[in-house]
Amino acid sequence: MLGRLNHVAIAVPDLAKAAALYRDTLGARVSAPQALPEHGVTVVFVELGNTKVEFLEPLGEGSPIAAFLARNPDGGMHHICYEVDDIVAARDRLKAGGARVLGDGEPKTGAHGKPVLFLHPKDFTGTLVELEQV
Ligand SMILES: CC[C@H](C(=O)O)C(=O)SCCNC(=O)CCNC(=O)[C@H](O)C(C)(C)COP(=O)(O)OP(=O)(O)OC[C@H]1O[C@@H](n2cnc3c(N)ncnc32)[C@H](O)[C@@H]1OP(=O)(O)O
Ligand SMILES: [Co+2]
Repeated sequence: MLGRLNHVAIAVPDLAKAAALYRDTLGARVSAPQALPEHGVTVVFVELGNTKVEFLEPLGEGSPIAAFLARNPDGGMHHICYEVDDIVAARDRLKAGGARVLGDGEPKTGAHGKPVLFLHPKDFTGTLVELEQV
């Protein structure tokens, strides 16, 4: 079911500071910030040769990363995103196996304009998993 590692996401309290750290200290290629109101976050991507790092900052009321940042005020690894060929088939197979798909269970459009879904961290060794159809 799983394809490539699309990105590892890090939630941060200050997106500009994180972007500057990776750009200026680590010499990485860093994208412009992208606001995603539907997801309650603003994101920046660090482009690596074989994958990406996604920095997340809360956007608006009720951001899904607000509680995580309250528990981890300096930031921390928030989720891991794997590519799948068919997200609805993957969802149905996972649900049939008892995994919890977050939200209403329907794919939403993610930062790359592709359908995404999230799986509960308690069902995946304590790690929030995002699936992205490529
Ligand atoms: C899609 C756009 C973009 C992209 O890549 O294209 C993004 O990635 S946007 C990313 C932000 N969106 C989401 O994260 C959506 C899915 N997330 C959620 O629905 C919530 O964040 C949820 C349900 C995972 C956690 O909600 P909350 O923080 O309110 O915590 P709970 O009290 O419900 O947590 C229960 C339990 O799980 C532990 N937990 C929570 N978050 C994480 C995490 N990121 N990694 C590992 N574990 C996590 C939390 O500590 C609680 O554990 P407990 O032992 O019960 O204390
Ligand atoms: Co993500």
